[in-house]
Amino acid sequence: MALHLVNEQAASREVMLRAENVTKTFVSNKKEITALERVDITIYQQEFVSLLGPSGCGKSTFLRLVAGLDEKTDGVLTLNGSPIVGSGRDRGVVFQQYSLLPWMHAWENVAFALKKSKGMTGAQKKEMAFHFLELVGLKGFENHYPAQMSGGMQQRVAIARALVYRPKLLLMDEPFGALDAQTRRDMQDLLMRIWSEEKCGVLFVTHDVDEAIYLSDRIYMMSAHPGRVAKELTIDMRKPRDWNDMLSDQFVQYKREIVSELERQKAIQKQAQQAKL
Ligand SMILES: Nc1ncnc2c1ncn2[C@@H]1O[C@H](COP(=O)(O)OP(=O)(O)OP(=O)(O)O)[C@@H](O)[C@H]1O
Repeated sequence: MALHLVNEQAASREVMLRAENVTKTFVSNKKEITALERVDITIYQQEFVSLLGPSGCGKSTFLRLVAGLDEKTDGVLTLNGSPIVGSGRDRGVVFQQYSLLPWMHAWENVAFALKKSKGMTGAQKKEMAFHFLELVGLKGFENHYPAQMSGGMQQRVAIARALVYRPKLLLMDEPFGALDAQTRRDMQDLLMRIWSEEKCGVLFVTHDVDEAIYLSDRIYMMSAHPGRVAKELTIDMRKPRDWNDMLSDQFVQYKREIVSELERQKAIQKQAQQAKL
């Protein structure tokens, strides 16, 4: 069984996202909180990378820096060689809360993301919205309002909205966290299919160990307070994967390795808390 700490396959590929020594400090009530400390993360072209770690380890903070919704305090953060400054159409973002506009039909919510596409006519935007709704399995629901759709369907609309301008990197912050177990599984398979068709990179934040192994090419495990990369793991299993793979010895071995790292971090955190008392 191969458990690699370095992704040999990826090492020969082109870098898409590079984070080097990235630090993020927030100031809250005159106190400094270091959410991320000297974080190094790389995503190669068309790679699916997950961030996994305990609550408060800075996963969302990192994703927001990459999305350009927040600014790093220190370090280097580049996308395809250019520094990340603000949000841009090379990145699509999906959060746990779908945040659709309730007064718009599904297709209008998707087409709304194209509002700044000056070269496109209204009819072309509508056509693109319909295309991406079909891609996420919502053909026939284009004229539904969000309130007429289930949580899973609304999240599909949010994914279509993030994809409609064909971003190179899809950023997903616990996108399936609010869904029931069966819908979550369906969405994971949908995401696998979309990822292989759209050929974009994905940065995926999750708490769920099985989800991270099932979907990822590589996983960065983070430790909390301050958030640092604790371990990097390559998931050396063929894709597309199916649910039988979760029962394989290889999958269970990855899970064992990740859970033992999480336990190790918990123990470190406990020790640090006791030392403060
Ligand atoms: N705007 C902010 N102001 C002050 N502190 C913040 C802010 N955003 C995040 N933090 C702090 O930074 C740390 C990392 O938060 P972050 O939300 O990135 O963690 P996370 O790993 O995504 O957590 P969770 O898994 O619970 O969503 C936490 O200590 C949090 O309180």
